[in-house]
Amino acid sequence: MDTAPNHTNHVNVTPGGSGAAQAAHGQANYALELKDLRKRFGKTEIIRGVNLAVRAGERVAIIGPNGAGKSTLFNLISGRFEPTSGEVLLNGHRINGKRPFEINRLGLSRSFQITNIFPKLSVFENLRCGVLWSLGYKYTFLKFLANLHDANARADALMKMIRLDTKRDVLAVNLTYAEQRALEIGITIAGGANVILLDEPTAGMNKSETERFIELIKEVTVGKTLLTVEHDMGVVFGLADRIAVVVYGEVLAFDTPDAVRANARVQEAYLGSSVADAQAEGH
Ligand SMILES: Nc1ncnc2c1ncn2[C@@H]1O[C@H](COP(=O)(O)OP(=O)(O)OP(=O)(O)O)[C@@H](O)[C@H]1O
Repeated sequence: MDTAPNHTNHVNVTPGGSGAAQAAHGQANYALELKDLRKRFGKTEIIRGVNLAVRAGERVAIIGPNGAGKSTLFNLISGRFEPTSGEVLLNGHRINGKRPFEINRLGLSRSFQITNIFPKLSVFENLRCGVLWSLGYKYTFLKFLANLHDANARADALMKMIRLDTKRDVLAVNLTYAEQRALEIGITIAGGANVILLDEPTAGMNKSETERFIELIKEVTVGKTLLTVEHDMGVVFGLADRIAVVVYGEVLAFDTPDAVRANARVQEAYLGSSVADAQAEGH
């Protein structure tokens, strides 16, 4: 559990608009907090009392063996699953029990790998959809028209950030895999959420694509809070300020990469061979 009483990181204004105000009042020390979070499927408790406090602006990687509960944690945070007990706080507000779209509008955005992408829409159109949807104008045509100009400008800016401006009118289906993943990140950040969840963002990429992509993720999430679920230790150590090691539904360690690497319990439970592999690959 993090014990840092305060931090100076900037909290972005979210579509919900509450982050900056809370920071100003000193109420929200953390962008995301999990408090004694538990999830049971039938008789089996899969998440077994997780406590985690993520500072605003921090990049956190969640690692752990297969079946440890990493995806379940993401599903609890993003509202896909409701916890059996415990709390999830976003910018100091309790969000468990809320639906995924409500949580999204409160400033948390999750990538679903490439499934957020509309394959038959262009890069620009995909990004504009992301901007408009997150603002809640999906079904309000007059508002849609009024805000189209702003949405176009925001989509253009996002396109440059993710380096797809030369592919503006290319249909998403015709992009390379790495470009589709970049577009996915663009859509994920389109609404200005200040907490971003990425599920194995570099999965399926080769080494040089992965290295470029880590840099891209760092750039586009500056000032935001980032949580990733990750198996690739090169990505973990290249991206994360802190690492949460989840083993059998519990957080075994939550610390800096160096401290996690040196943690004997983590070595024993999980990390030994993975770190050795990553070091052998030159990470
Ligand atoms: N909807 C569900 N119903 C029942 N059991 C589930 C459900 N979702 C996950 N589980 C179980 O919870 C456990 C943790 O699964 P989870 O997918 O969260 O692990 P993970 O750490 O993300 O694994 P991996 O690294 O393999 O993706 C597994 O035993 C899984 O079978």
